[in-house]
Amino acid sequence: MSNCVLTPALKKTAVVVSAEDVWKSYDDETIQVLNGVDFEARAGQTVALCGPSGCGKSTLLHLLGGLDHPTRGRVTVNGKPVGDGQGSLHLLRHEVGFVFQLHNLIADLTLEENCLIPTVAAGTSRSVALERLRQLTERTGLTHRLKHRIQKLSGGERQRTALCRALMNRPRILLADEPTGSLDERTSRQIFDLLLELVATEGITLIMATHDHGLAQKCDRLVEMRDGRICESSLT
Ligand SMILES: Nc1ncnc2c1ncn2[C@@H]1O[C@H](COP(=O)(O)OP(=O)(O)OP(=O)(O)O)[C@@H](O)[C@H]1O
Repeated sequence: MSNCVLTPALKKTAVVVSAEDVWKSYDDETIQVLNGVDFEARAGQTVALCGPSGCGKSTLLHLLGGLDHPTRGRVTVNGKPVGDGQGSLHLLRHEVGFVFQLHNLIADLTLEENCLIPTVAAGTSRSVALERLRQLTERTGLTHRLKHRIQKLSGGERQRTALCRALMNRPRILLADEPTGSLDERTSRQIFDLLLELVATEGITLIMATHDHGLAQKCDRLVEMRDGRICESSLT
């Protein structure tokens, strides 16, 4: 990685997620997407992944979160390799949260039901999960919407719901793929500021793909991708 200047404070903190010489292709290597990516993020850092459409940002996020596997190379979360096994699944359920551009919520279910889904998968008791949801909806201004179906919510409310859902299992890493990409500029800024506040309060590492350089500048680090490679990484 070029131009990556780490301050003493950042050097002290542990690497929580890394990709080592990661390659990814589809369709029997006819589509080559990632070409030897080396990347790491440290505890509590906020990292913006930028670069032109199709350069591989979402693909990299999916590999970091174990939603897909590299063709070659290694991804680790908290020093443990991300693979197919049960240990890996457990790690990802508890350590990683995702927020997607189009939120991926279930429209026919209520806000509460959507947010409880990951806690069921993680084996959290209902009372603990409901208390966590109460705290998160209070902080995101959604308390009055708990029993409402997603289809009744505005775009901004849906994105805030997606943020709550991603944080339900108290992940240490939050992967966000253009989390405010479908919103108007003002709502986008508001939700991004809320996201930054939540990750700072909980000491979460944020890795976010974005086309919005204004949002990227608010992160600790800006990583530029081009043609499936990282071409620059700098502190903002
Ligand atoms: N499952 C798949 N099968 C085949 N090709 C894929 C698959 N997933 C992604 N690609 C291709 O990989 C390339 C990189 O896609 P990716 O979504 O990672 O880019 P991106 O940088 O996130 O783009 P954008 O900014 O437009 O969201 C694209 O050419 C895309 O068509």
